[in-house]
Amino acid sequence: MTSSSNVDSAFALATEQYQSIGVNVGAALKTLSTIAISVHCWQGDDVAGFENTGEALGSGLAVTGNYPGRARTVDELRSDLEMAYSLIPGRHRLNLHALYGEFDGHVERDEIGVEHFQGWMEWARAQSISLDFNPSYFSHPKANDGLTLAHPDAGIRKFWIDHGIACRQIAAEMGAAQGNPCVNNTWVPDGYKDRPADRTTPRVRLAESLDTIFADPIDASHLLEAVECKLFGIGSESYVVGSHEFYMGYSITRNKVLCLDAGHFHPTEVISDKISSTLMYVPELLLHVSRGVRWDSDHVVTMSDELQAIMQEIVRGNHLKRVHIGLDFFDASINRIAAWAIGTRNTLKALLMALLEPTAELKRLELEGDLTARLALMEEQKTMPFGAIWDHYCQSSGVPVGRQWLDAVRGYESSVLSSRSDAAENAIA
Ligand SMILES: C[C@H](O)[C@H](O)[C@@H](O)C(=O)CO
Ligand SMILES: [Mn+2]
Repeated sequence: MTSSSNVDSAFALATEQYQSIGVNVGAALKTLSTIAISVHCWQGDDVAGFENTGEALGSGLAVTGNYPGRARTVDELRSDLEMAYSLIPGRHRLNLHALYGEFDGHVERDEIGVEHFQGWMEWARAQSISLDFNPSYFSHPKANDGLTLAHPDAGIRKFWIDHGIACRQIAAEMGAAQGNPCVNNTWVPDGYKDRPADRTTPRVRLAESLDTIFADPIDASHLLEAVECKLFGIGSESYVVGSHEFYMGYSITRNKVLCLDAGHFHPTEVISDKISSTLMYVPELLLHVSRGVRWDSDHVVTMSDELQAIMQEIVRGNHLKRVHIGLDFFDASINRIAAWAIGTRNTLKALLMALLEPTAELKRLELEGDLTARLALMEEQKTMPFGAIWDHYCQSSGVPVGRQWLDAVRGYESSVLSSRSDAAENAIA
C-alpha cells in the first residue's frame, strides 16, 4: 500500500518534472476539480429502472452478465451511487433516465411529473450534486415495434411527444432547483431492421415531433437540450431515423446541444475527431463516453487511445466550457460499482493527462512545421510521471489512492451487495 508521505514525495518530484517542461500542475489540478462528469444511473441496475412493469430492456439496448448484487430499489441504487462517488475524486453529477422515477403504482410515461423525482432531487441536494435527465423512449409496449417519435401512427407519436414534453418540464424544474442547467438528452431508437422503402418520411415525422416537444421556450439557465444520433442498433441495422446527419442538421438549425456517443459510429470512426468540427456549428456538445467493442456494446470505459484523444481535443481546443462529459456504459458481468469507479476514474485520468500537456509548445512546433519535435514530445509525454499527480489528486480529495478503491468495493460487496436476494440466490445456485 502507498503511504501518504510517499504520495507527497512522488508528487513533489513529478511536479518539478512537469515544471521543467513548462506545465503548471497546480493550474491543471484546479481546472480538473471544476469538471463535473455526468455519471449515468443505469450502470447500477442494468437499465431496468423502477416502473416495475416487467417490460424487458429493448429497442436495441442489451446488457449482458449476471453479476450478483444489482440495485433493485431506489434506496439500493442511491446507496450504490454514494459508494461509487466516494471512490471518485471531485464533485460529479447524476444522469437520470425517466424510468427511474419513484412511482406509486403505475404511471404512464406521458403522465410523469416532477413529483416522481422529488426524492432524487432531495437526495441530490443532500449529496451536493446536480442532476441531468433523459426521456425514456424504450422498454415500453408502445416502443416495441422500433418506432416512437417517428411512428406513422399519430396516436403513438402523440404519446411519445407528451412524454418528451413531460421530461422537458421535469428537467427544467431540476435545473431551477439546483441553480444550474439540467442537460436533458433525447435519444430515440427509431429505425428499421431491413432496408426501408421510405427513408424520408420518418425523418420528417421525427423533426416535427421534436419541434413540437421543444416548442415552448424554456430558460437556458435551467435547461439545456441535447439530441443523440446513432448509426445502427440491434433491430435497426439498416436504418436509424435519427442518424448523425439528421441530428447535426437538427441541432444547427434549432440551436440544440449535439450528443456524440463514442459507440454510435462506424467501428473505426472516432468522436475525438468530431469535437472541433461540430463545435464550429453547434453551441455545445454532450459526450456519451463509452467503449464499443466491435459494435455499440457499451463496455466500461478504459484508458484507451480514443479516451485520451477525446480529452486532448477538449483541452487543446479550449472547449471545456462547451462540452458536457457524460458516461454511457453498462456491464452486468462485473461488480457494477467497480464499473462506475473504473470508467469514471479513467475519464478523469484522461482529462488530467490532457491538462498536463505542454499544449502551447506542441501547437507552436506544429505552426513552425517542426513535425518531428511535435511527435517526439507527444510520445515523451506518455512516460511523464502522471500517476504521481493523479495519486496526489485522489489523496487530497479524500478518495482511495491507486488500487485501494477496489478493497472498498470488496468490503461493500460483502457487507451490502451479497445480502441482496438475487446475490444470495446466485450464491446458493
Ligand atoms: C440508456 C441510454 O440513454 C442509451 O444508452 C442511449 O444514450 C444510447 O446510447 C443508445 O444506444
Ligand atoms: Mn448514449
